[in-house]
Amino acid sequence: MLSVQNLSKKYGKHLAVDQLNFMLHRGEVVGLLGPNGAGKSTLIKCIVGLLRPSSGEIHINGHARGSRAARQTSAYVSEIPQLYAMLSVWQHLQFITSAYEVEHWEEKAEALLKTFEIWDKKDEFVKTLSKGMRQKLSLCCGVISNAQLVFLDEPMVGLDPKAIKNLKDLIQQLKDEGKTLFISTHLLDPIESICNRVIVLKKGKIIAEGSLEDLRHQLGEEHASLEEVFLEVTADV
Ligand SMILES: Nc1ncnc2c1ncn2[C@@H]1O[C@H](COP(=O)(O)OP(=O)(O)OP(=O)(O)O)[C@@H](O)[C@H]1O
Repeated sequence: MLSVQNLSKKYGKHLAVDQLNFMLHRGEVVGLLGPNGAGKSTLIKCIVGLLRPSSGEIHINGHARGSRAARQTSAYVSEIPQLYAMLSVWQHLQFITSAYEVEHWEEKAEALLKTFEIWDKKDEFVKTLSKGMRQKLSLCCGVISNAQLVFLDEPMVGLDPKAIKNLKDLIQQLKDEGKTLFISTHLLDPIESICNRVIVLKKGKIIAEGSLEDLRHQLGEEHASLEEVFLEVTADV
């Protein structure tokens, strides 16, 4: 579903993403982990076409990054909600479904807004929404697109505990539907049981990759939590 080959991204002289190679297979949920500044957002922005890589190749379902086909196949929920001040909550969903050519979306839109408890805000403009509500709308926009590959960059930031639980259920539902998800997050508990695999970045490089079982095995700690594995693989030696 996604192929990343020899991907590097420099900001001036700073190498934020350093020669990355990995694939995501159809139906996989993969967690992208790493300390602050590891390069997670840069990587995702390169994949979705918001940043131009310095070198390397990216293909989404066989289509070159940035192409119309690649864009139609993927949805991106950014770490800071990118919303339109002059559109209401409902108009956002109308706009996204029209861009992705999704038909009969209204029922799903209503269910999503109710799940995230912003149904009563459906006719409100973005400026009247709280930070968490904006994040919820941003997630609804990502999911309503029906894209096969969904990138979530720190999707849990700003959400209340119930919304985190609802998001976790939604991710599980998308996984059951066969969607592929790539989720950057610092909150490891909610994704521990859902992710098939994690990729751990540090200083722009992949320093660990595999299922939680694989990583536990590599560390010789059969009962370690994802958080314990993360702390151990990212520790400075
Ligand atoms: N626009 C930019 N210009 C220059 N350097 C940047 C820019 N954006 C990010 N960087 C640098 O690139 C590196 C990777 O940043 P990035 O935002 O991708 O990390 P991250 O893993 O998403 O971090 P966080 O977990 O804190 O969100 C950091 O060293 C950061 O300072």
